[in-house]
Amino acid sequence: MMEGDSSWRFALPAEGSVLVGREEPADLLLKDESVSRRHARILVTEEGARVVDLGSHNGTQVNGRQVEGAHLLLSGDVLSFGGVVAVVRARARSVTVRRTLEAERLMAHLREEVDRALRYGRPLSVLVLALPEPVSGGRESVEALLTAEAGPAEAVGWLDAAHLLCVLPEVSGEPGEEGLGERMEALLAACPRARLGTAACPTDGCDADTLVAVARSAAQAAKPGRAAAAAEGTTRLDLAGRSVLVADPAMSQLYALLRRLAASELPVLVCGETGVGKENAAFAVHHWSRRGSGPFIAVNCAALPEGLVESELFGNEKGAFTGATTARAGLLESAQGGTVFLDEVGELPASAQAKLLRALEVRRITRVGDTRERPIDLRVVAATHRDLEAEVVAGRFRQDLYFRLGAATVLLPPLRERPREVPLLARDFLSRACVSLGRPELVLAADTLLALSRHAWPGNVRELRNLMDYVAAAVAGDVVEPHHLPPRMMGRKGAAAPGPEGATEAGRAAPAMEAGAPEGARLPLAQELRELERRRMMEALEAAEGVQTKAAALIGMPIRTFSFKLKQLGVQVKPGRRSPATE
Ligand SMILES: Nc1ncnc2c1ncn2[C@@H]1O[C@H](COP(=O)(O)OP(=O)(O)OP(=O)(O)O)[C@@H](O)[C@H]1O
Repeated sequence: MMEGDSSWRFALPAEGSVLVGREEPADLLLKDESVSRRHARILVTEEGARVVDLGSHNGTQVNGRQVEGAHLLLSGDVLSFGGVVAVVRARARSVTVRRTLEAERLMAHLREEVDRALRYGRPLSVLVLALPEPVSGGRESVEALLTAEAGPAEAVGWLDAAHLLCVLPEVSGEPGEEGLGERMEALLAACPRARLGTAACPTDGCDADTLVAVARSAAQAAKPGRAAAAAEGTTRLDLAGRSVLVADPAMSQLYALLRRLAASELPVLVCGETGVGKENAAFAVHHWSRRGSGPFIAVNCAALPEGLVESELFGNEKGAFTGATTARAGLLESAQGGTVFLDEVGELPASAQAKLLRALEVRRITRVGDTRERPIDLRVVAATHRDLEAEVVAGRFRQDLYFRLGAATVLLPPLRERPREVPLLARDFLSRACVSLGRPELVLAADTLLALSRHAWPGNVRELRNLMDYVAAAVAGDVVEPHHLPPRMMGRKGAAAPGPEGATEAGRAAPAMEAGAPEGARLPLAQELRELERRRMMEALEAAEGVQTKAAALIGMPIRTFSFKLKQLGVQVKPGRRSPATE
C-alpha cells in the first residue's frame, strides 16, 4: 500500500470480505482525504479476489481504469482508491481454482501449461493484448479473429474487460518467430491502437502469475499499435554509477514514491529484510534530491565500535578521550550539504539516539568534548531490518526519534515476493561477474532458473549477487546447471525448495533435481538425459554442417524444439551460416 509519504503492507484474508474506507468499521482503514468513508470492498473467495467500488467519490481503479462491477484482481495489478495506491501480490494458491469464470479458467490452464513446459523442457509463451478502452467493437473483432486463428493447443480469453491473454505452447517468444509474428500482426490489424506484450517461460518467469504480470507490464511499456517483449517492461536506473534494475510493479511504484520524496526534505525510513536493496533506495532519494551533488555518507550503525559511537557520529575535540589525539569531524558533519544514510538505525545505543534526536531537531551538533554547537545542513535517510514500532514498544528505541525518522516510511518487499526480478537480476549479475573476470558469458539453464525461482532468498538480492559471483568463478563450461548451485538451494530428494510463497502447483509437480553432488557421483537422471540430448544435438549439427533444419531432421526433433533447446543450451548459431558458435 502506498499512502501519502509511506508504504506498508496489508494482508488479505484467505477468504472473506474487506471493507476499504476512511472511517471505522473499515478493515483497511486509509487516512487519505481522497478516500471515501466507505470506498470499496474486496471479496476473497476460493475463486480469487475481486474489488467492487461502493460509489466512492474519487473511484476505484485497476491499472488506471475505473472499476465497474466486481473486478477480478491478478498478481501485479495496480489498484487505486482515490490517491492511495496498492499493488496486488498473490500468494501461492493451495486451493484448486473453480473453473467458472473465463479469467480463472485461463489462469488454471496456464498453470497446467507452465507445469508441462517446465517438466518436459518445452517452450511456452504468453501474449497479452491491452485494448486502449474496453470497447465492445474492438473486443468482438478480436474475438472473431481468435476463433478463426487459434491453434488447437492454444487458449485465449479475457483477463478483464481490457486485457486479452493468449497462451502459446511451443512458442519460445523469439521476435518474429513463426506463429508468434503473424499472430501479433493479425491482432494489431484487428485492433490498431492496442498494445501487445509477451513473456516466455522460464526466461521471464516460472509461474503463471509472474508470466502474465510480465506480459502485462511489457504491453504497458509498448507504444499503441506495437508489441514489446518482457525486457521492455524493465527499467534500469543509473544512479550516478549505481545500476538498479526495477521490474516488479510494487518496486516501480516504490521507486516512483522515492522520487517524489526526494523532492521534499523529509527524513525517509527504509524498511526491509537484509540485502533487499535499502541502501540503493536511500541513494536514490539522495541522487534525485537537490542535494544529489553533495556527499552521500553511509553509516552502518551496527558496525560502529562500541564506546566510539558518539565520537564517530558527532566528532570529537582533541583530548576528549584517551586516543583522541586530534580534533575530528564526525560522520554527520562530513555529510554537510548532502545526505547521511543511517543503516541499521535500530542498533544505535540509547545515548546516541538522544543526541541524534537533538541534532535533528536543532540542526546543530556538538562534538564530544566540545561545548560549541556547529550547524549542520543535511538530510537523513535511515534504514532498518527490524520492526522499529515493536522496538519502541519494547523500550529499545525512542518513540520521538522513531516519529522523527519515520515521517515517510518505505517498505521494500523481499526478493521472494518479486519473482519477476529473480531471473533478470540473476542474468544481470552473472553477466557483470563474467565481464569482470574476463570470461565468456554464461547461460542459466532452464532448470537452474526454476531452482532460482523456487529459492526463498533469505539474504535477498545480496545473496543472489554473491551466488552469481560464485557461479561465474566456479563453472567451467558455458551453461550453469542446477548441480552447480549450492545444496541449500535445492530440496532434499528432489522436493522443491520450500519457498513459502514461491512454490506453485506446477513447481510441486516438477521433476526431481539434486545439486551439489560430489565430483564423480552420478548425475540425476533428468540431468543425464539433458547431457545426452545436448551431445546428440551437437553431433547432429556437426553432421549437418550447422544447418539446423537438417540437424533437427537427423535426430527426429521438431525444428522449433531444436532451436529452442539450442538457445537454452547457450549455443549461439550465427545468423546466415547457422553453425554453432560455442562448441
Ligand atoms: N534492484 C537492484 N538492482 C541491482 N542491484 C541491486 C538491486 N537491489 C539490490 N542490489 C544489490 O544487492 C546488494 C544488496 O543491496 P543493498 O546493500 O542496497 O541492500 P540493503 O537492504 O541495504 O542490505 P543491508 O540490510 O545488509 O544493509 C547490493 O550489491 C546492491 O547493489
